[in-house]
Amino acid sequence: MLFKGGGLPHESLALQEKLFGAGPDYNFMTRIERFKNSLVRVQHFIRCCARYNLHDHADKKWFEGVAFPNEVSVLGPHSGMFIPTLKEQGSEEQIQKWVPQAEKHQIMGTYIQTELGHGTFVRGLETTATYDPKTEEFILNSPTLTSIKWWPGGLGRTCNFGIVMALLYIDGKNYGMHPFVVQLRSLKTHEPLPGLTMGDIGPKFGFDTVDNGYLQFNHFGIPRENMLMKYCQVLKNGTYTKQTRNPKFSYGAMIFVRSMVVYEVAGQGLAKACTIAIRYSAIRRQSELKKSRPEPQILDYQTQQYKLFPLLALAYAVWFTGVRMKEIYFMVNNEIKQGHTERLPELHAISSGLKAFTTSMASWGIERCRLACGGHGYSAASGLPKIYVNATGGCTYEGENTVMLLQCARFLMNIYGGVKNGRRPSGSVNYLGERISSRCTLTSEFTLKSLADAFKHRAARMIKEASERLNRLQASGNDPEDSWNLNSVVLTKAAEAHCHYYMVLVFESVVESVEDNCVKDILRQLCQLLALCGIQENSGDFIQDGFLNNDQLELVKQKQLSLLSEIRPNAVLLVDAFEFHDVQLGSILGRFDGNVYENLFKWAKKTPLNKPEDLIHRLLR
Ligand SMILES: CCCCC/C=C\C/C=C\C/C=C\C/C=C\C/C=C\C=C\C(=O)SCCNC(=O)CCNC(=O)[C@H](O)C(C)(C)COP(=O)(O)OP(=O)(O)OC[C@H]1O[C@@H](n2cnc3c(N)ncnc32)[C@H](O)[C@@H]1OP(=O)(O)O
Ligand SMILES: Cc1cc2nc3c(=O)[nH]c(=O)nc-3n(C[C@H](O)[C@H](O)[C@H](O)COP(=O)(O)OP(=O)(O)OC[C@H]3O[C@@H](n4cnc5c(N)ncnc54)[C@H](O)[C@@H]3O)c2cc1C
Repeated sequence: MLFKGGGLPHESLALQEKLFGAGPDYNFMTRIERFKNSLVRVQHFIRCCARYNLHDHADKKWFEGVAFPNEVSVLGPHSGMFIPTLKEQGSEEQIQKWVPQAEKHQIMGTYIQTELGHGTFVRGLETTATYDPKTEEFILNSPTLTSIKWWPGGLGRTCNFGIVMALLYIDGKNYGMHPFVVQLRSLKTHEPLPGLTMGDIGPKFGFDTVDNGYLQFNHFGIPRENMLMKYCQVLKNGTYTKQTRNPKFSYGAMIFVRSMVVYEVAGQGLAKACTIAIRYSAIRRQSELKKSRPEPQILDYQTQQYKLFPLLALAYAVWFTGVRMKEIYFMVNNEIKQGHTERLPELHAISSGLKAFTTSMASWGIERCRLACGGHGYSAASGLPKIYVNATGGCTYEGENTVMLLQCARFLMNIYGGVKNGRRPSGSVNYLGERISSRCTLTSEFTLKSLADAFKHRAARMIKEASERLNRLQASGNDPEDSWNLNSVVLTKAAEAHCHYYMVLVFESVVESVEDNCVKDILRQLCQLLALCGIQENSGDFIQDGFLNNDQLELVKQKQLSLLSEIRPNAVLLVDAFEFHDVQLGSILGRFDGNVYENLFKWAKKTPLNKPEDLIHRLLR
């Protein structure tokens, strides 16, 4: 209940739906079968939404977790990007026109931004939307090969609508990137409309259940009313008007998804991988600890604990951070709606930074969980490959992670520069205005406050150093852009240190808020382990300026090892507390009942390669 709160009833409803839990095994299907099977579940999900009156986003998410375990469906871009962009950037009339149809799934949309030649550099996108006052239409065009839209989820075969990001031209003048609602396919025949060349981009690392697509516009006209006009308008005669607004508002959909990815992708993915690896490590017995004694559970080996418990602590930390990130998003977004945009830069920075930091950590952590499961971890039956390919996509989509860290660093440099000029920072960066102790106060008690303070010191120092290095590069004759590039490795590390501190701080605050003393003690151990492993793995950052001394580092190592034994008795309970149903895990190794071997054998017997097949038989005969 620590995690799921009110979500359980909806999950139970979804689990009653036979179509979700049963059916062919994902691992035995071809890509086309996976895609078709997902579409069947999408349709059933839509029927369930109507039947159970599921309107609330959170309720649907619980349901989706069962309907589409460890995969993204075409509903992801529809409900995660198409609808939110309509709501956030459309005028009242536009919202009335499209949102109800989209929510009832009468139209299915996606978010069409990336092109063959550019994804990161949004200002470099080439698709044009040229206004023609005679026909009162925007003419969408792909002027080059590199301008072909590439990647949008659901574009290949499924969606009949999309929000297209294109450069607005009026009377030869470029007004920059704007969002346009575009009907892509006939609502009767589902064929692409004339003037559009579209299809699927082909097999990928993962995401088999999504038809990521391409789209080329050949002077394709759409009505004037289809530019999303909450913040900017093009009048019939071609006059361009805009409310006083931050031009980055049109990037709002990206901020939204980045904010959600921390919990939905990184937090969930790593928690599932830990559940599988820790449960399996309690079932698996191997080798001898003591002669002539039964083989121990592999979870009793200290090295196994050292692999898995820090990841367990990380899973809790990312989960809590993801929940906090969502809260911050909705809070700041409400402020923005009321005209208070002051916190937009901070929201952009923290969502970019945390999206990058947590998806990278989770991706690395899921792979470590797989390795910790030995040979069976390499089998698709472990469920880990599917979890990995889904989660690691999060390192790229919605902003490539290095680029996102640099966005976060840019904000940190701005804030630090401001502090130097006497401005007081607030929110997630308020510590940059504090006087920070130059000596570490860590003692063998390892209070959460002293651990968080160590991360605070590291982040503040690395931000200061990145800023000073930037200034030195400029002072020695480099222009600002070259200085930035020559400093960019240092900048990404400063951004990571900031996000790391933020995550430790969130975890600490959760522990402090828990009332049950027993739960609090266990969570405190996990939080300590998270922080101590962070110090150990980045020890150079903590000792570089003499903040942490060798004796303290030794204490850190000792405490880390003693925590492994302290956590061991609760390890399985701690993953059970995530309350993932077997259907959601999709793993034989991570089954709740622990009946691993019998089910691995049953599963192998079902693999299609064991079925009679003429060609294979002839080749082998
Ligand atoms: C309510 C119902 C909801 C239901 C669904 C809910 C949830 C969904 C949940 C989870 C999602 C789960 C899974 C997702 C599934 C699948 C993935 C599906 C879709 C994937 C989609 C995509 O990938 S869409 C394409 C995404 N593309 C990118 O992210 C591109 C990355 N590039 C950029 O964002 C920018 O180009 C840039 C930031 C790198 C650079 O921009 P640029 O204009 O060049 O800016 P500058 O660097 O020059 O900076 C100028 C100043 O602007 C600031 N800034 C930049 N971006 C923003 C922003 N977004 N907001 C605010 N401010 C911004 C920047 O900091 C600079 O500021 P200063 O001048 O003050 O320093
Ligand atoms: C699974 C998946 C789903 C997607 N879904 C959608 C979708 O629905 N809609 C959509 O529009 N797009 C979608 N995308 C596209 C995605 O948003 C882009 O791929 C992503 O933003 C990265 O851009 P890129 O491919 O241009 O990478 P690139 O920018 O080409 O990155 C390549 C390398 O260059 C580096 N690099 C680039 N710029 C800089 C810089 N300024 N400083 C330092 N290093 C830099 C990066 O760090 C990286 O190492 C999806 C992608 C994936 C993988």
